[in-house]
Amino acid sequence: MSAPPLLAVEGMSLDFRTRDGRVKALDGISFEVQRGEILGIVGESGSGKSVSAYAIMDLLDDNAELGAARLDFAGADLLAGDRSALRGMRGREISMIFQSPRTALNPIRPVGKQIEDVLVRHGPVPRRQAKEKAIAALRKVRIPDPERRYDAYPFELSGGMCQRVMIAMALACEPMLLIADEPTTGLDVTTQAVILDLVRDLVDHSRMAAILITHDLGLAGEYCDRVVVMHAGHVVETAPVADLLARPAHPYSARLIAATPSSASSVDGLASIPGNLPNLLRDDLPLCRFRERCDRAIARCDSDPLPATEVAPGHLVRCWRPL
Ligand SMILES: Nc1ncnc2c1ncn2[C@@H]1O[C@H](COP(=O)(O)OP(=O)(O)OP(=O)(O)O)[C@@H](O)[C@H]1O
Repeated sequence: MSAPPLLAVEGMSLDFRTRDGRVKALDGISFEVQRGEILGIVGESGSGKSVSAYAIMDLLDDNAELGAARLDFAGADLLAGDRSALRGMRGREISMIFQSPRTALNPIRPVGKQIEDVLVRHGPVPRRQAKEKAIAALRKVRIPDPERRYDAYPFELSGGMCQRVMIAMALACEPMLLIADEPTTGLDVTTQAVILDLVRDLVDHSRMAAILITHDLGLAGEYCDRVVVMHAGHVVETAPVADLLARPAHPYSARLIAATPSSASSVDGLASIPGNLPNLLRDDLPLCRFRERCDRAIARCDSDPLPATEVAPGHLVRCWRPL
């Protein structure tokens, strides 16, 4: 028997009510995060990666309508019970880091104090012990000379240092799950490697698991254990990363891989995948949202709900005609 997952998302759907109609941003997505792993979520811009994370964090805009068969975290049912208590639990146990760390940090407060604020807000840490813990958090993310950097303002630090401060803040309360949404966008390749090596190291040597949201399949290949491929609000494939890269089963995944010639490239603005994501405002969205871009489609794709087929252990694909 395998251990229960840390996070289980099952049949999650999300619509946004807008003036133009309903945006069907997620449609019955399912995935799990196991303890001790980094799960990659990859896909083009607009595929629903970020809103999936916001749904887990309960950070959706007011125009959102969320439904799910199951949303469990660390044994707690996030769909049932007291919403504010669950929010508190999520705030402590799930941390999220975003791109553009500079804009996420308060520009007029020293970074060390900002870490202290998080510690005092979420943990049972008295103010007088918070400084020591904040410096320890800076040291943990390998910021050189943390005692001095504690007093620095964000503008005095490089982008990479700011992202490390964000990670220090995210990790200060020792969350069980770190969600990193494009955490290295805009950083140079060396800094990117430092940040992601750090996340990998923390996952390998503490109780924390992570979700890495990225456009960059090369990056996912390097740092993730398993990958979820999203297309237009569907999870089309889930697999151990090496298996996905060697034997993609969904035609979309295969195109993503073919369009990612080296680990340095990203799937951002993919010119080589013909067609666009379908307009998620449409009322007559096809059963398979990749249908109009697919050269393997058969009549059944238009008539029958997509099956979920296990093509290898832990390797699932939602397609009537996988590769
Ligand atoms: N508040 C909102 N109101 C209406 N539509 C929204 C809202 N937030 C997100 N969406 C839509 O939901 C879909 C999924 O967006 P999401 O940001 O999750 O994509 P993504 O895969 O993370 O892309 P990116 O990599 O560009 O961030 C998009 O079509 C987006 O326009």
